[in-house]
Amino acid sequence: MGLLVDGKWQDKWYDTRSNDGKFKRESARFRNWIEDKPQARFTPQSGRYHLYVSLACPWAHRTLIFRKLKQLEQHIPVSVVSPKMLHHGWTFEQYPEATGDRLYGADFMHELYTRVDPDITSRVTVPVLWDTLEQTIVSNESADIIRMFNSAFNMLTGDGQDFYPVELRTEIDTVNEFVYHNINNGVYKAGFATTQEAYEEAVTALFDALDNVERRLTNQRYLVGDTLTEADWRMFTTLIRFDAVYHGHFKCNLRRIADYPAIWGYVRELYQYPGVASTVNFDHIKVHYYYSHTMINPTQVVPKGPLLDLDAPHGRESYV
Ligand SMILES: N[C@@H](CCC(=O)N[C@@H](CS)C(=O)NCC(=O)O)C(=O)O
Repeated sequence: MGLLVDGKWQDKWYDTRSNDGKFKRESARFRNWIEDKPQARFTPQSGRYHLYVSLACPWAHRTLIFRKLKQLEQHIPVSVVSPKMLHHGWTFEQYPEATGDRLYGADFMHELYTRVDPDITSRVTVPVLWDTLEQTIVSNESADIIRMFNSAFNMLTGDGQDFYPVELRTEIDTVNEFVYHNINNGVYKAGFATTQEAYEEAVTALFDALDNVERRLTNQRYLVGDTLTEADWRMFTTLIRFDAVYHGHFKCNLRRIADYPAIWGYVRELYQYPGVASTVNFDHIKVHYYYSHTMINPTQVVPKGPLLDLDAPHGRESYV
């Protein structure tokens, strides 16, 4: 784990000391947009873009789900990093289901960032949506990438499914905000906290939010009524990891997701949604967290469990 400072890789962990033991996520550095407009800098073209992901990362996982659901696989190839992220950050070292850097054969993800700017100062995160034409990063913000995948390539793919419909945007944005702070980032705030107070504050907010979501999903099928939207996919990638890594490794252990009847059925429904199970890789997920965060788990031993039956009937059809 580390970051680039003036183009040089520095191996250091997140600084929580200057922030009362609290983990603070930095904003993404590249926020360009692919638009289906003739004068746009980045236009939707088959084969022009390349997606860099980790199968372990919940933010990257969102982009893989949208790439799958929006029929973009043949248009946007993908490179998968190794789940083991130690002194060099994300690497392309060999590992089952990792692909190496399929564009440049780089050893380290940070080489992509210095290719954009040799003097860059930045964290080196995944996902990265890369433009092969300008050889630059279009975006390293998953929330933006899934919006682009949702609509910018529709003319190319003929896929008009819309996970961010105009009439639901205000409600989706409100739910996203709540889920982001308390759940998506909430698990990290609990797991990376370095004081008791910071941990307890995060874990309390997290489980209050999960209780709230449980009530919501007891009364309706999805987060925003009866329509499956991006809000659901954004929350899903955190929930699918929860019992396997956040419950143990990040000490988010007041309850398991499997203890919430509505949420657990909902997670199984989304997991069973056509194409989605193939984007979930529990080996990468568990190895990444337990092996890479050595200040949390110095032995790097990866637990065998939990045993989860994600293929069990979810029973959520009755909500329609
Ligand atoms: N805002 C980004 C966050 C991405 C992110 O933090 N990814 C993690 C992996 S789960 C990462 O690459 N961390 C490396 C680091 O922070 O140095 C997004 O949603 O795309």
